Amino acid sequence: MTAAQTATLGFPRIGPNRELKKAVEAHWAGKLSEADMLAAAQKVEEEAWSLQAAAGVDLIAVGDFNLYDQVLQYTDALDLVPERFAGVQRGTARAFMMARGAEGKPALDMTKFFNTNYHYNVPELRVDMEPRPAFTALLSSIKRGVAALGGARAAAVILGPVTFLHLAKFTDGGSAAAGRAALLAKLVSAYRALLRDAAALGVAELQLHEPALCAAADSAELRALYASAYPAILEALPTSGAGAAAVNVVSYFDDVDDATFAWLAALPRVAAVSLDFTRGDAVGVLARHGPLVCKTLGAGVIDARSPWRADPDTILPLLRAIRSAAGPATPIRIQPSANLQFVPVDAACEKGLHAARPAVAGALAFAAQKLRELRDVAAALAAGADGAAAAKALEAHAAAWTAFRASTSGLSGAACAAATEKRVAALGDGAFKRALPFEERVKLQLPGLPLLPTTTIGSFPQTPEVRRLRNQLKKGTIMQEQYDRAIDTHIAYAIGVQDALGLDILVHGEAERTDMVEFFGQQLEGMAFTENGWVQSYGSRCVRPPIICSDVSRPKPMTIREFKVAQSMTDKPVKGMLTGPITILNWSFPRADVDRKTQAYQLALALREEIKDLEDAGCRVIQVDEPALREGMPTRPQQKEAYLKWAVDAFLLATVGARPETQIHTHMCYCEFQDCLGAIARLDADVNSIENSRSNNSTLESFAAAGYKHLLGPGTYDIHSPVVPSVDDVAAKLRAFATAFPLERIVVGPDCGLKTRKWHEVIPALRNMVAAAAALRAEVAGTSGKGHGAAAAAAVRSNGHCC
Ligand code: MET
Ligand SMILES: [Zn+2]
Repeated sequence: MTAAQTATLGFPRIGPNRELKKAVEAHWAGKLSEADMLAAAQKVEEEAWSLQAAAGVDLIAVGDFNLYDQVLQYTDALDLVPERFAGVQRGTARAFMMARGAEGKPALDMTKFFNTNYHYNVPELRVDMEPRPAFTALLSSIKRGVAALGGARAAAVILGPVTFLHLAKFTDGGSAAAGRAALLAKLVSAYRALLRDAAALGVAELQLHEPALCAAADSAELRALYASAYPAILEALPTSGAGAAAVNVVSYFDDVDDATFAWLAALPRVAAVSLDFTRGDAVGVLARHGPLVCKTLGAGVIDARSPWRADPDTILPLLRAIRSAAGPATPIRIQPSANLQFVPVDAACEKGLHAARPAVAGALAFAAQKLRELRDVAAALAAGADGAAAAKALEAHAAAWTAFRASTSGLSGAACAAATEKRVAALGDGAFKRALPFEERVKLQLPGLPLLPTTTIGSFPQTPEVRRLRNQLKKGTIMQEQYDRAIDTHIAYAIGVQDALGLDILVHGEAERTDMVEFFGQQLEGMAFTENGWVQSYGSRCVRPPIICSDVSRPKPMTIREFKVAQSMTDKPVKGMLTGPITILNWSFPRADVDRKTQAYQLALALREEIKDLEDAGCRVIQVDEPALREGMPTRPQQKEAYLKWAVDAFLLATVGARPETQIHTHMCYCEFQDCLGAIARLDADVNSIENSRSNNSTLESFAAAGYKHLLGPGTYDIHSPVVPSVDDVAAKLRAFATAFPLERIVVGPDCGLKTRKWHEVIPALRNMVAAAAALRAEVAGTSGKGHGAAAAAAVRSNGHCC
């Protein structure tokens, strides 16, 4: 049997050495012309095509490339831009302006793309907008792709209209559902033209990327949008002759529900339906539906979000199950589960890891390696995914996994999970529950704190000097001892500032941490780091996630030294500052051979030990940050519940060993809280400091409506802005909070950490925040007749713009 066809759905666009980032940032800095930046970008794009062609991929994605963000590219090309950018000529400069903002023109919001760690720019739409499509850059990229690869090998990636609207927000005050329906009707002709134009360039396939299909199960609205738009968009596409490209509708990040799959399978003019087989239960969906009639199944079996090689022990049974569910007649095409933009470019560059941990490095497959895997897996499928020939196709993978397993505990995933469960069971009743309920323990915590206690979220400005120190330590030009002493002076400065400003709960400032996950990863056993394993986080910003590669444990304390230094300098309580288990897990690449819950529990057990050590060192308040809790949430409801169950349990496992008198804080930011309030309550954190500045009072209102009983620290000002909030600004926020939530359960702080700000912004901002809290206390005392509060408040208000 000939090998199955292979295809890609997109390739990392940052370049093997972050060439795109460098070109774009040089352009922003005025050091590279737009033409030169575009030339650099096209070179990256063309090299990605060559790499895919050389790896023997049959159908190669084109049109997936862009300079900043794929959603932003459509916002600009459709000309669906907010009023403040309407006067600016469309194109690259306007797209950058929408992403980054300009004087008097705030940037578009940015948020996570589904449950990934990639951030897109949120389209800001109004129901009365009229799309004026001009897909010049996209079509020219597709045209160059066809020239480079030949039309027969080019598949044009198109962001589907329903997903585009699903990712947008509506700012006209009307119902978002009505807005989506109205705009979709207007987008039909824009998409008809786009598909026709792209097909006319000679591509073999049009890939309509619709990850929102996975959310259709829970949304009659989404189902209606799909049903109304797709037949209309596709009907005009030529079915034969020039410009008759095949259509592949692509879903990813989860499975789709049965009805949605049946709808896709019956959709006229669609030649292929692509499913993600790495998450959810797409095999079950397929088995219930039966063979696809006259359509190809795009089988996303190579996990586009995992840095690991395909493991024959998993992939061969999966291929057999797909073949049996799809029936012998359905053509199966081997694909990555999504665009490969979520993994780094090339594992072959990791020379250091290859030398230090060959078995770990040998089991990695970044985007470049996954291209070869497509071919190997296709060969294994052609061999029936069973027997000697299939094993032969994947023999290099099997050898890599054997070596990898030998480098870890050697336990199977199930045995590893059982061993971790055993450690949890040994903790008995106290594994997931604090010794006293919240209402009782809160009375024992931090006696003497005033009403509306003030604090910050953890980090203070990362100055050039701090960065220089880190570089010096890395290069070996200073020793650890010198480094620690220098860090101590930064801690001393941070403590001195906070004491002088009159904050109530202090932080040490995190000067010793480059990144809140990397810092812990480097100290934990079981995590590996890459030199060049960058993935795009947003725009030109790339991150290098650690890779969990074996059982996680804590060889020694991680944060105690800095805590002690800080606490020795003040009588005020200093927060111990930890990154939570879910955030470490979600911002790392998890290992592929053990389930995520087990990895979260192992991280939690390590943090539990750290909390014990912090308490023994005299720490009375410990913050365990979980900004990534929400983003790991799957799209489908059952999977959502299962995830939230173990994720919250992992947080509990980490924190509940704390003494009743230790106040446990958590912090969350830049995500939707509304759809996981139950889980947030179950964290049982004594205080939850949440980012809030963009939501008016709605975050607080939803916590109140959900009966949230713990203390809440809604952010009082936006830390992304260099603007210093006035006393009045913060006091007004606090007064508004008081209308939605009991004042005596509010803790006052900024939205998030202050590492990206400058000291000259932070000091006045915090001074005003502290003054606003004092003003409110005075107002409360005044209204309850306990003092001269109103006068004091007025005095502060009149001084409101002092800084
Ligand atoms: C993204 S959340 C950041 C929390 C961390 N403690 C900080 O202040 O930077
Ligand atoms: Zn934050």
